[in-house]
Amino acid sequence: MSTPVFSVDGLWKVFGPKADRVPADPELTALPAAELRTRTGCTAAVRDVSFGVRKGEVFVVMGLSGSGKSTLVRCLTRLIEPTAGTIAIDGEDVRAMDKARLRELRRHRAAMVFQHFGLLPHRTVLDNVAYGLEIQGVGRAERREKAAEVVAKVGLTGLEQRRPGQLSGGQQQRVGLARALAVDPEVLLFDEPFSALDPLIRREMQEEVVRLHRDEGRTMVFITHDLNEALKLGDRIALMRDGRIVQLGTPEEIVGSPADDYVREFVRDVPREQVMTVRTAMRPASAEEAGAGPAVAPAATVSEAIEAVARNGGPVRVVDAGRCLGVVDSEGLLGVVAGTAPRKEVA
Ligand SMILES: Nc1ncnc2c1ncn2[C@@H]1O[C@H](COP(=O)(O)OP(=O)(O)OP(=O)(O)O)[C@@H](O)[C@H]1O
Repeated sequence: MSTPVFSVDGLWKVFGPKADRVPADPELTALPAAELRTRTGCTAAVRDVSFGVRKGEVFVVMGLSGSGKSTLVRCLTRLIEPTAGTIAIDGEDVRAMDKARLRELRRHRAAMVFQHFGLLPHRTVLDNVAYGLEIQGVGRAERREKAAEVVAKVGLTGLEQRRPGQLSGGQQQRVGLARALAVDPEVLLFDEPFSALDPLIRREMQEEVVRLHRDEGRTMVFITHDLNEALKLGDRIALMRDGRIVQLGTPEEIVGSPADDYVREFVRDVPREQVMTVRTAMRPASAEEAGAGPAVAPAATVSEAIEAVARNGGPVRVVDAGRCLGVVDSEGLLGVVAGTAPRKEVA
């Protein structure tokens, strides 16, 4: 597998007096959060976290309020200084970067889209979008041309001359997104960008992110406390609790094989048929079944397969590149919906 874009190893962020001593002292690291606070006055917002963000994936950091999501993602570009551990972007040590290199990292390589847009109120939409390019010293004509292109990409055509105050929340968020995209960063970091939006606009923005990702394949790190958003957007999800990653996996892994009771409780109400794929419901095909008949792809959801089985009135093949991997029938599909153990994977 290719080198991760971001590699994080043994990362700690401790707030408070003499924070450095906490990660280095096994007695302190073993303390629960409340006791650590009483004993040392310190909060360990991120505790010994390791992961890699793969090129082209949407990596979601999810957890309840206070679990450490924002601190973790801010540490990636040292908007917050880590206390211990290593962070690399494309193999380059982020903690060793000087000020100029860091500025370049934040402006060009890993741009952040914030919840509160951070738009300049007296500037037009176009100038707000061009702002990042302006700081980079790109000439006026070139930055206006690039800004116009990105404005169109996020669906704001016709609103170029408005000021932020004349836009809806969703439109303002699109401007924030366009501004981050204009500098063409290798990675886009999203800090709960949609949590202030009403549900319909929020869904629209989520679809926008999915579309942008599909069209461009840009690497994205997305913070959210909303499980449905995480499941919808994430190729992989890091689920955080008290500063630690309690499980890192695909939506299907997290919903289908929760790592512990906390995760199990977290995903309890998820409609499994919309997340689990037919691989978990499959059984081996008999020679007769394997030969012909309607088929679904291995990435099809259980929900899609239920439709196919209902239409066919019997088992449906799971076919990948012309090869029959197995079949799904109503019994197997119902087992997944009911949450009984998935069948052992075949092939
Ligand atoms: N500057 C700070 N000083 C002291 N403690 C802090 C500071 N910033 C964050 N914390 C603490 O670190 C922990 C993690 O906070 P963080 O903001 O990263 O969580 P979060 O998961 O992003 O929460 P939310 O979803 O509410 O934004 C919390 O206990 C918080 O109180």
